[in-house]
Amino acid sequence: MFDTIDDLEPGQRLLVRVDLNAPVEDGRGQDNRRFARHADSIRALLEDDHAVTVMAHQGRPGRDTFISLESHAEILADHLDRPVDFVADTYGEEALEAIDDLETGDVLVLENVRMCEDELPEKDPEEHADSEFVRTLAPHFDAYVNDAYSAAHRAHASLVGFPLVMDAYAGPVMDAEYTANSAIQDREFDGPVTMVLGGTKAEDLIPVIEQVDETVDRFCLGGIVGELFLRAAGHDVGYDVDGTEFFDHQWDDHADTIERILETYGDRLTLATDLAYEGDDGDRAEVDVEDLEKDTSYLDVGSDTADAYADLVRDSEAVFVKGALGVFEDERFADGTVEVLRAIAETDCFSVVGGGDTSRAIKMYGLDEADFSHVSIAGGAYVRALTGDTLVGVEVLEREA
Ligand SMILES: Nc1ncnc2c1ncn2[C@@H]1O[C@H](COP(=O)(O)OP(=O)(O)OP(=O)(O)O)[C@@H](O)[C@H]1O
Ligand SMILES: O=C(O)[C@H](O)COP(=O)(O)O
Repeated sequence: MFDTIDDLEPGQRLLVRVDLNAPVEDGRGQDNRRFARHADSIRALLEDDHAVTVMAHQGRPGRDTFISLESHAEILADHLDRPVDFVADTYGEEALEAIDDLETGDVLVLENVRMCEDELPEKDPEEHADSEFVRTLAPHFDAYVNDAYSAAHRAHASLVGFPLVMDAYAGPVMDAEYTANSAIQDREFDGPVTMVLGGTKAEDLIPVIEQVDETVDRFCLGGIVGELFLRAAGHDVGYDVDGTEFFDHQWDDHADTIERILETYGDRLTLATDLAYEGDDGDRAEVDVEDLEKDTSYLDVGSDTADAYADLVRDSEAVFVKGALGVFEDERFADGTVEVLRAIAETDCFSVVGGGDTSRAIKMYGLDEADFSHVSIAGGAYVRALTGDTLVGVEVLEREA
């Protein structure tokens, strides 16, 4: 296990890696659950009289979302209800001066760390630790805190380089996410364990089904992923319609694996028995899977399926959710996702809900986050944790502890 911020002496100068990677609109970062969670961590550090320098990334070079963190610093200031400084530099003179000027209780956000050449190549921690970026910045701090669980699957300098040359600690978000998301490997559950898999990314979820086969008793499938499995089971669904680009390429790449999984784990996979679509009058309509039509867009699981999945959830000791069962952003097609989430909230099973989009459904439909054991702010890192893969950023913290 790693050291946490409870192991830190008060009053230190800290370099704190968080994950504020956010949707971008009109060139500005948009508030999301990540800001609130990391603001809680920073508040806890300020209460212990630390001076906090925040390091984070936004987007990837070449994409529209690759922007400065200036707007992120403003959002963070709103959450913290105190001034947060921003410097448009990461380890040059300007940044070092701003860092050295920090006093107890101050918060400074450095520029998007992916704007540094040394950050991005996936490399060994040892190589990153020897980069100019890490060697220049590290001596200006007493310790390093990694709170960026949702980026911990990336072997980037800001995540794996610093722990080798500094005292390193896990932040509260890192600690909570790691404990909850690894529960599937570490915890012994007495009763049935159910995994609800949906959303759009079949290629991410296929390895999950294969690798947690020892621990999970049943999988409830929906969303695009569920439709691809229905196609493999011989139903007329899972084809791109009206220019969508969800199905055909995933089918071309993964049909053999999906068919094999269906054959191997068939008795544990629950597929939809009915689906919902937009009827001629614009309302939600439903159809039995035996009567599906290839050229219809199906946008949710049907009510019989939602009821059956909710019953399975109520009978579970633990439930892990990744991906939505339908297009819940449209109220007409939210029933499957919301009925399952409501069933989880009403029972006292151990529950983790993950995926950036999927977890938004909780707030959108008036459910209380406190009724879930854990709501993850991670996407890719959550999936990896479910499959039992180690996260390199966590591994380095553990090794150096
Ligand atoms: N039948 C469907 N047709 C089209 N979109 C669907 C369908 N079912 C679910 N979705 C979409 O799936 C999305 C959620 O799944 P997605 O795989 O994008 O991510 P996620 O689980 O939120 O996580 P991540 O953080 O990895 O992106 C929702 O926005 C929902 O609209
Ligand atoms: O948003 C995320 O999932 C993390 O911040 C990682 O971002 P990345 O996929 O661009 O590395």
